[in-house]
Amino acid sequence: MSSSPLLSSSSLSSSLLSSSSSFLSPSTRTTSPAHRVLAQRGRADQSWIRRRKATGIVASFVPDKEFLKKQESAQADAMILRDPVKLTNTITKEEVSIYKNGACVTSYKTPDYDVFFVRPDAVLDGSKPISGGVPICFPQFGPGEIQQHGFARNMKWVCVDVREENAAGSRSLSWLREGSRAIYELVPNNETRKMWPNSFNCRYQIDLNSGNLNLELRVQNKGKKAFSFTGALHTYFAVDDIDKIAIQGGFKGKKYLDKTLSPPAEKTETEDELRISSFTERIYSDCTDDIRLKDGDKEVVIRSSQGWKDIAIWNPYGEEKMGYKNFVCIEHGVICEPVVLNPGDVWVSSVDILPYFNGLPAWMQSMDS
Ligand SMILES: O=P(O)(O)OC[C@H]1O[C@H](O)[C@H](O)[C@@H](O)[C@@H]1O
Repeated sequence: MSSSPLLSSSSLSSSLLSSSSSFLSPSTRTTSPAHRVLAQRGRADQSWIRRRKATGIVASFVPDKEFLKKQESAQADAMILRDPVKLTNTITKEEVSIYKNGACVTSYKTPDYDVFFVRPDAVLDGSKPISGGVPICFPQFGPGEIQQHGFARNMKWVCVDVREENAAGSRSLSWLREGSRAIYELVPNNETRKMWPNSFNCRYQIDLNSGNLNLELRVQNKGKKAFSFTGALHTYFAVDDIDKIAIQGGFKGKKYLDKTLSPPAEKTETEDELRISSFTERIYSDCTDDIRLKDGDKEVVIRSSQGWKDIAIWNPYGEEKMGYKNFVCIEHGVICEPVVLNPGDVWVSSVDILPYFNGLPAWMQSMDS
């Protein structure tokens, strides 16, 4: 993948083709239209899931009995997707949950604790964006011409591929690279066109590897005219006590917009380590260093490798109904300068989330128990 976050459409198509053929056995590929239709329905079949677990393959697919009965070719593994899709790593016991509403990753269990937080006032029934986990802000960050934070977090994305993790068993070093992957897509529909008349394709790839959750968001301009957008991964990190955390990450000397002031005012950060003791809403521009969220024995390293340029820090300090004491939003975004995409071009962003406990990958903590 080129270092620049913008890929030309030709190199994109080859990388898409190569990557999409590299996982999923044919029976569980959901690229065919029939499977895409199936992907909208979900029905857990416990016996099938038990059987699959017995083989060490823990999938996010369950068979659709009606579909199987109607099928001419008895595709034994005609699959449908649960919602939320769950990715698991049978070695590290980590688990990720992803809702098709907003392609929102609501949970990353390490497994002893959840790295992400879902607000107590969040709604998970699809009637509004999920206020927790990793809401995707696109094509607009914050308030503006269209709804707050754009429509992406408020749309039903389609899960177009899920790679089951490899069978458990191999204890060779290769299992450190074992993982699971889900890919969601969002394309224009009548609602998006009313708000934002551009032709686009959003592809969101969630990779759970050992001790590392990678979130890659690609935006391609599928139209005939250039368009610009802002956006972010509005990530809610769980903390034991907001008063006791520290956020490190090359902030000293960086300009930031303090949105708690009216009107918002630009300031220069004097500290390298941020602490939260009041309502906080800041947007740091040109902030691409690793971020370390330190919370007692726990630490999360958030590493942005391409695409994202700015960092938003938000905590509604004092808002009990939002559960302010137990989360901080550290949001990787393109906020201060919109991204301009010419026809066919692709913008790629990638962030790694690595949880640690007492200096070791957090999943190792549960190996003692
Ligand atoms: O998920 P919501 O209910 O939109 O809440 C999240 C939003 O709350 C307020 O509007 C803050 O100003 C935003 O910075 C924050 O992103």
